[in-house]
Amino acid sequence: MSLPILITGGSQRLGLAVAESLLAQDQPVIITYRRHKPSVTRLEAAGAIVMEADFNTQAGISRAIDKIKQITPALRGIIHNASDWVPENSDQSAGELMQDMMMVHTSAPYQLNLALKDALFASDAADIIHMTDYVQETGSEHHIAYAASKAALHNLTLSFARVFSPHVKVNSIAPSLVMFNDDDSQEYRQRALEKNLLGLVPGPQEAVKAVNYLLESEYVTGQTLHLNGGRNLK
Ligand SMILES: NC(=O)C1=CN([C@@H]2O[C@H](COP(=O)(O)OP(=O)(O)OC[C@H]3O[C@@H](n4cnc5c(N)ncnc54)[C@H](OP(=O)(O)O)[C@@H]3O)[C@@H](O)[C@H]2O)C=CC1
Ligand SMILES: Nc1nc2c(c(=O)[nH]1)N=C([C@H](O)[C@@H](O)CO)CN2
Repeated sequence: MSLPILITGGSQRLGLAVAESLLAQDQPVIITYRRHKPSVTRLEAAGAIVMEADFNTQAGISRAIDKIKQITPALRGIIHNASDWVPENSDQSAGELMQDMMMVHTSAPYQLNLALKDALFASDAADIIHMTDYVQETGSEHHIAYAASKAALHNLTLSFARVFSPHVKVNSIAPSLVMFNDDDSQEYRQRALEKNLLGLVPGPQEAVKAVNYLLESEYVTGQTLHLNGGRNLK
């Protein structure tokens, strides 16, 4: 029996697609969710281990670590996917927004990687994948705190690739508009399609293919897989 892969924020969209893909390959998964949904029930019925986790607070992060250690002593990998995409015009103060973004996108991955080091090292091959964002290198005009936290998450890739080598490969996947949100307007969608060279928004399977490539690789670590349709050249 293979060791499980932990996917944070696995109850919808890219995380859900990755979880479903791994289960279809008979790869055991543990997924965290913040709000229970029918997809969580479906994943559990398909054999996933599901656990509630909110990474916005230190208590929530500590509880999640304790729960994961109770579930398994060894891990094939961790995919840090949980994320909130919150703009500056939200109803939070600057301090609250930066705190929230850094907790879920940086502090939680940092603490889980350190706390689960032994579990990863117990596996013959192990991967950490940080789901970052195209804006890790460009910044963002309307999601400043979010972009900064994703840049910090990418920096964790560079540090942990060094510290956990050669036992664990550590990489970033940096999407840019891989999947629309249901409430995205037609105008937003049209404008977004014009932002990349290929003029498309591929959907969650693009992330699934990137994750599977990294898991199968023997020689890629400390890198970023950019999923952006050539947006950087537009
Ligand atoms: N979709 C895209 O085109 C892009 C995605 N990305 C990145 O790829 C990853 C997947 O994107 P996508 O599928 O759209 O992500 P979502 O916006 O759908 O969020 C994924 C999950 O994160 C969970 N989550 C949010 N905040 C917290 C928290 N504080 N604690 C625990 N869980 C939390 C949510 O749980 P719940 O629903 O239960 O609240 C949600 O199910 C993300 O890291 C994202 O930043 C980057 C660029 C583009
Ligand atoms: N947690 C999330 N992060 C991001 C999302 C999302 O839906 N959830 N979406 C984007 C946008 O698609 C952006 O890439 C468009 O330029 C960014 N991050």
